[in-house]
Amino acid sequence: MLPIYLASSSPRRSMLLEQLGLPFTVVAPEVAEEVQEGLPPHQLVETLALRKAGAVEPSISKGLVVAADTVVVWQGKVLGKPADAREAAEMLSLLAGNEHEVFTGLAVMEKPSGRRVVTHERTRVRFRPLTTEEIARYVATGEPLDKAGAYAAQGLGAIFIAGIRGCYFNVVGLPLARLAQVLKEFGVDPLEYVQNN
Ligand SMILES: Cc1cn([C@H]2C[C@H](O)[C@@H](COP(=O)(O)OP(=O)(O)OP(=O)(O)O)O2)c(=O)[nH]c1=O
Repeated sequence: MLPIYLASSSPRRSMLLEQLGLPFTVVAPEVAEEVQEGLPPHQLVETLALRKAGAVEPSISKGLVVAADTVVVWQGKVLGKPADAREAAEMLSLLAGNEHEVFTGLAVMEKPSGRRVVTHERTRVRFRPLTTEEIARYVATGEPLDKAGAYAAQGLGAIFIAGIRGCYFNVVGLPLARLAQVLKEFGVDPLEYVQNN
């Protein structure tokens, strides 16, 4: 099987990829996350996922590079990671009592063939109404600060979620079913690997 490289410094993405049971190596991508203004969310996350994969690809000689990028979208407005506690509270007050979308872009690059697949997954998440006090107390935990949209579905942020439509793993940062489909296009099948190893 081709060696797999996860181009990500996110411990969450590593944990998610571990669920597929495949061996992989983590390589942190060095990229600027600035993109052209006004890109639709799916293009934004695909562009950034591709950029992360592209940053790691030159450092390997053979294998598959996997990268992802996640944003939260509320009424067309892209919410990335909050800059500080105040911005985190602002984002959460937008999400409270409403449904939003989470987009994750996924890029897989093969070396040395140069073949690449770029795609994205969208999940809808509905928050229950939140009080100002709940928001302030959640922000004070520090959990929202490095998360797109200022919450972690896999953490304490779970207590705000009234419902999810679509892939849960996509919300946490790596759409596992979609990734497994893409890996199969490159001849890597998690079910087959786990059976034979
Ligand atoms: C909505 C949501 C986001 N997030 C996280 C996933 C991503 O790590 C982060 C969005 O930032 P990203 O820029 O997608 O990723 P990252 O900078 O953490 O890691 P890397 O670029 O090295 O791969 O938000 C959660 O952990 N839980 C959630 O519920």
